[in-house]
Amino acid sequence: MSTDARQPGQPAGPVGPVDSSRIPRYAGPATFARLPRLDQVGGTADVAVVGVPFDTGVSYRPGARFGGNAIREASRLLRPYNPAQDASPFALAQVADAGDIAANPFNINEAVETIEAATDDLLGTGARLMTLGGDHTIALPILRSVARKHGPVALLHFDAHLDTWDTYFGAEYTHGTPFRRAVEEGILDTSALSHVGTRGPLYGKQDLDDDAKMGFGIVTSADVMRRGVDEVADQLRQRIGDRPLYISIDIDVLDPAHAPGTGTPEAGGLTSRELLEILRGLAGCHLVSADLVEVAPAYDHAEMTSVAASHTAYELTTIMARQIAAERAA
Ligand SMILES: N=C(N)NCCCC(=O)O
Ligand SMILES: [Zn+2]
Ligand SMILES: [Zn+2]
Repeated sequence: MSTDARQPGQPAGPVGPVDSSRIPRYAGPATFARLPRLDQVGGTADVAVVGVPFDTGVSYRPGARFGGNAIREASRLLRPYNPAQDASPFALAQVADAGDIAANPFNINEAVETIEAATDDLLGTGARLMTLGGDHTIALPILRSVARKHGPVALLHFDAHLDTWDTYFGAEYTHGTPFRRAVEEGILDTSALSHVGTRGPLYGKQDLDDDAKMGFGIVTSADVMRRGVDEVADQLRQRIGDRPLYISIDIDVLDPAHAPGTGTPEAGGLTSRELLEILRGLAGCHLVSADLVEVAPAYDHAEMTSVAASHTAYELTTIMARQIAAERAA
């Protein structure tokens, strides 16, 4: 039996979310934004939302393996029209939930290979990826795969942390090291690398020197407060230009008051309003894929972290869907 969600006679075009005026939004199994599963739209989509339940790379509190599903649950309340970007993303492009990439929790090297191979498969279908959950380790295999397709990409990294450290306990693949590995591997365009929301204590001043040598610019959390979201977004847009762009968002970029459900919280972070506004200011950039990591629901309260994460992923999918529609029209 076909599992295609399109009814016979239904016009071609994207299959959207379940209609919440007919089926209450709290009914049924959760997919991101109540979108169809990938297998319900014939196995290909313009944007594939995919969970990566892996948190073996963490240096402090575990639990980000549950982030993807928590975000899916919190995303039931998203609605189809995004007024901030004046767009109905799920009508402009086929967005579908591709389920989870299952990776070995007992072997980080094998997990990194598995994530890379699964990302290759999904990107090979022509989809852009919006990955949910997991710890920040997962950005490395995803970036490898993205760079195989697009060449070295510009990176916007929203995070309290630099994540350009070298090793932890001798391990190269951890959630504090993905971007140093990526620079070493030549998969990032080092003329367009920025951290946003950086703050908190470091191991030493050398951390900043090393990071700058790799090519990163830093917009600290305090810079966002002082300069404001529009100026920051303008500056980032100029730095990125029309390069293929990857956005990696660690939810701990938000203040713990906005996102307590995370593994390595740091005081003095962005508000969810600031994060969403900066992202909206990046519309028009050539966003090829994105991740949203480090949501650890066990430390969350009232779903505040996963609600913030679901809205963040919604803005990112809206940027991608608008661009896909514009490319199609061109
Ligand atoms: N990527 C995240 N969330 N954290 C990295 C923190 C690394 C450390 O424990 O120093
Ligand atoms: Zn972080
Ligand atoms: Zn991080």
